[in-house]
Amino acid sequence: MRLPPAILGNTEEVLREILRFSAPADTTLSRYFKDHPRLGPRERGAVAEGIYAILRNKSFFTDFAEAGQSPTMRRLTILGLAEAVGADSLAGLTEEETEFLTRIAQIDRNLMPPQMRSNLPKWLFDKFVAQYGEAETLKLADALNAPAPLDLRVNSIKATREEVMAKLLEAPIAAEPTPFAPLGLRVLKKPSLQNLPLFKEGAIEVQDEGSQILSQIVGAKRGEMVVDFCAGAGGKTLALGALMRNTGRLYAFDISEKRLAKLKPRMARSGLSNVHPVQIAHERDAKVKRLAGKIDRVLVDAPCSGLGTLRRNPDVKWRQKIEAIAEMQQKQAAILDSAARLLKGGGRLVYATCSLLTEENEFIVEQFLAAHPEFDLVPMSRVLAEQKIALEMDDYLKLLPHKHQTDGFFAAVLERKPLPPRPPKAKLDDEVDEPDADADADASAPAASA
Ligand SMILES: C[S@@+](CC[C@H](N)C(=O)[O-])C[C@H]1O[C@@H](n2cnc3c(N)ncnc32)[C@H](O)[C@@H]1O
Repeated sequence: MRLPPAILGNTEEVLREILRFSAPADTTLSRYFKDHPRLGPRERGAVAEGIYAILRNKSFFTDFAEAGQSPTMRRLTILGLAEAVGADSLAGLTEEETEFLTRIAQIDRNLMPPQMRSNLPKWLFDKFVAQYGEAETLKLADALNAPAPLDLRVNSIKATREEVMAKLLEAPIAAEPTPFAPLGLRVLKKPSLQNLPLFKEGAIEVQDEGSQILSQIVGAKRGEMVVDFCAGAGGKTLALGALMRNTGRLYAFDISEKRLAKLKPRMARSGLSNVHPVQIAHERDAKVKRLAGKIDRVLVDAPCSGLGTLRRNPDVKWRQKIEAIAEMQQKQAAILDSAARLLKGGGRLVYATCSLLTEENEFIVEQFLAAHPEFDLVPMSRVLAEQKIALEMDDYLKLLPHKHQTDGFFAAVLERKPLPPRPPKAKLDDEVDEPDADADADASAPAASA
C-alpha cells in the first residue's frame, strides 16, 4: 500500500530542521511527531527511516540531488524515502522525479570516489584510512551506514535465555542467540516490544551485543563493591547488577540528573535492589572520594565522540567536529584518573568507549599507564577467556560493526597491583600517623601516589 503523498512534505519539513544539526536527529524527530499527532505509526516510521537514510547517504544523495531540476531538499527527501520504504510506496511524484529515481537506481556506487562512497566527512574518512587502510575503511563505512539489528539482553535474575526465546516465539517473535554475549538474543525483525509481558516484567532489556560484552568483561561477582562511573540511563548498570546476582553494592554515578532519572523505572522493572544511583557534580566529587580504595570493579564507559554508534545515530558523523576530540580526551583522562583511585589493590577497571578513534582509546589508556606504574594492563585475550567469550582479541577489545555485527566499541582492562603487605603490628602501634591501607588511594592525594 502506498504512503499518503503528504509524507513527502512532512519528511522535507523535518529534514530542513535536522540538517541544521543544532540538536540530535532523534530529539528533533520526537518533537516533530509530538507536534504532528495526526501522523500514524506507519507514517512516522516512514518519515524517520527516510530521514535516517538521508543522513546515512548524505554525501552521494546530495551530489545527485544537486544535479536535477526540482529543489535539492525535495530531491534529497525523495531519495531518502525511496531508499527507506521503496520507490513503489511513494505517491505524489512528478514524471520527472520518477525518472530521476530510476536513473539513480542504475548507478553503481562502487564506481564512485572512495570518500563519497563512504558517506563520511573528509576528516573522519582520512582518520579511518590512516587507522584501517582504505579497503577496510570502505567495509567499515558500509556497516556503519546500515541500520543496526535489534539485540536484547536477558535479565538472568528473572529468566534464562531459553525461556525468553520460547516466550518470544509464542508472541510470535523469532530471535536467535547472539554469537558472543551469553545472555543476548538477536530479534530477526523489529517488532514493538514495549507491551510484551517479558519487557514489562523486566525479563528483557534492549541492548546491543557489544554493550553486553562490555558489561561482561567487568567480571563483577556476587557480593562485590562495584562502581559504574558513567552510568547514564543505566544500560550497563543493569547488566552488571544482574551479573552480581543482585548482591553486593553497585554505585551508578553520573553527572546528568536527567539520564540517571531514566535508570529508575528500568531498575524497578529489573527487580534489582543492589543498585545505588548517585548524581555527582564532576569526577572529583566528594561522593567519589569517600569510596577511594574500597571498590573491587569499576566500569568507565566514558563520554566520547560516539562514532561507533553511527548505525543508530547517523547524524553524529555530521555533527561531530574534529576540534571536539581534544576536549573529549581531556575529559576522558580526568575521569579515568579519578575512577582509578576507587580501586582496592588487585581490583580491576574497564575503560571503554563507543568511539573508533585511537585518540580516545589506546592513546588514553597508554597515557594513563605511563603515569600510573601501580596499574597493569590485563590482556583482553585473558579477560575474554575468563568470561568464556569466543572472541579473538589481543591487548584490547575492539568491536567493529563489519566484523562483529555490533556497534563499534573499545575497551581495556586495567588492574591495580596488590597493595604492599601491612607492616608488623608492633611497628604499626608506634606509627599512629601512618595512613591506613586504603589511604594511598585517596582521591585527594596526587595522581602519582594513587
Ligand atoms: C557513554 S555515556 C554512558 C552510557 C551508559 N553507560 C549506558 O550504558 O547506557 C557517558 C556518560 O558519561 C556521563 N559523564 C560525562 N562526564 C562525566 C563525569 N565527569 N563523571 C561521570 N559521568 C560523566 C554522561 O552524562 C553520560 O551519561
